[in-house]
Amino acid sequence: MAVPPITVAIAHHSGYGHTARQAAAVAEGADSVPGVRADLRDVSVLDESLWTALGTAEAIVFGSPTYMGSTSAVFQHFAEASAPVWAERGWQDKIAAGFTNSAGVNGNKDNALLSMTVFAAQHGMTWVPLGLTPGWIYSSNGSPEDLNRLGGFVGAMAQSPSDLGPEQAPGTADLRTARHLGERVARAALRQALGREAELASAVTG
Ligand SMILES: Cc1cc2nc3c(=O)[nH]c(=O)nc-3n(C[C@H](O)[C@H](O)[C@H](O)COP(=O)(O)O)c2cc1C
Repeated sequence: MAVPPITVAIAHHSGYGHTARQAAAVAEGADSVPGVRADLRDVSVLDESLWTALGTAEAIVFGSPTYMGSTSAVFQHFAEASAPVWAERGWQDKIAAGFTNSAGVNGNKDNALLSMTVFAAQHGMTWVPLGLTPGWIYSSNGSPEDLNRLGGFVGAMAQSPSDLGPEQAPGTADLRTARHLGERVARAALRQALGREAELASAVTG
């Protein structure tokens, strides 16, 4: 069964470019799945083109730096600006996922990801978690190059030491983890689109 190419939108904010690198890795992962196109969107620009892109996407991956233990004010401004979409149930049943980057190894990244899950749930979206077991430190033979080295479950985590610019951080393990999330979301989005086609076809024939 064929479906038209579907889109995974990556709706993100990045103050200084580190989270933007993570977003690009998510996009690369989504683009690697045949039949799926990634659409990188900066949520600091709240224009018609953004809302149209998010409205037509099969999946939206939310991304924000962790600032003061939660999503950035710019991301939260975007979340609040989505209220008209919320009222129309415009994102109902879309696939959702999330990623965050911060300077601390912990830095309260989990809280930023959890606030994204609540945001997605408010919109009636279906959350796709990272789907990886924890890397590094979790076992005595772990390596900092392990996929999911920061051990997130809810979404993809990355760490950018505060003295490194975005050309140097986040590091390769965190970017590969972000890429994994993009690919996983793209596959889930494809399955959802195919399932909907099958459901429609069985309603017509049945
Ligand atoms: C206002 C502000 C608040 C921050 N709060 C946190 C925090 O709570 N936890 C943390 O680990 N890092 C924190 N940081 C560091 C950023 O998360 C880190 O520099 C990150 O790489 C920035 O990503 P960006 O370049 O995409 O903006 C904060 C930075 C700023 C500017």
